[in-house]
Amino acid sequence: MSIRIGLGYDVHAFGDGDHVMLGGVRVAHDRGVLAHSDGDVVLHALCDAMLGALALGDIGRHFPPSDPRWKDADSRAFVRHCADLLRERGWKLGNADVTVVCERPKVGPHADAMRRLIAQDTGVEVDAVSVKATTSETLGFTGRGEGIAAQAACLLVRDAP
Ligand SMILES: Nc1ccn([C@@H]2O[C@H](COP(=O)(O)O)[C@@H](O)[C@H]2O)c(=O)n1
Ligand SMILES: C[C@@]1(CO)OP(=O)(O)OP(=O)(O)OC[C@H]1O
Repeated sequence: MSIRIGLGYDVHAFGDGDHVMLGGVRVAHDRGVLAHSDGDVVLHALCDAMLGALALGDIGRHFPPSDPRWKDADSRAFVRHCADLLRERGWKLGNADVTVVCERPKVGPHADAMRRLIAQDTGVEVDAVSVKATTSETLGFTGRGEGIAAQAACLLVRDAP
């Protein structure tokens, strides 16, 4: 059996709006995010973790921000594409763990809904997907409420070498 690990990180600045997309879930908020796509930091970090584990570059290489096809795109499509890439190579997502960093909105009440969507889009059981959150105790850009960040780690497993 072979294993691979991958790490991902994403940030989006807050802008005008009334919601943020997080893990595919529309979370009501008094700000939106500035982004080319729907700006879902959870799913972008997860994509980068999966692509990193495969050594296939990053999300911007697969979905260039200069490409109008990805304007306002649903980031769940990016996750499904990355999941296809790993399956094509014989890998399966073993587990994924995501941390969202922001003072607000509160992520906890939405975490299980995010886990369910990610599990659905990557073809794994819900208990293989973790979504959690922390504030940065008012420090830094997240602490000042200027933006939102997410980190992701994933493990890939494959029977073959
Ligand atoms: N945006 C957030 C931030 C935090 N949480 C939850 O609150 C707990 C305490 O956060 P600290 O930064 O003070 O450690 C954290 O463990 C999360 O459960 C949240 O839901 N959404
Ligand atoms: C997702 C893409 C899609 O064009 O654009 P953004 O929504 O701006 O998000 P980012 O995290 O900067 O990743 C780059 C792009 O791949």
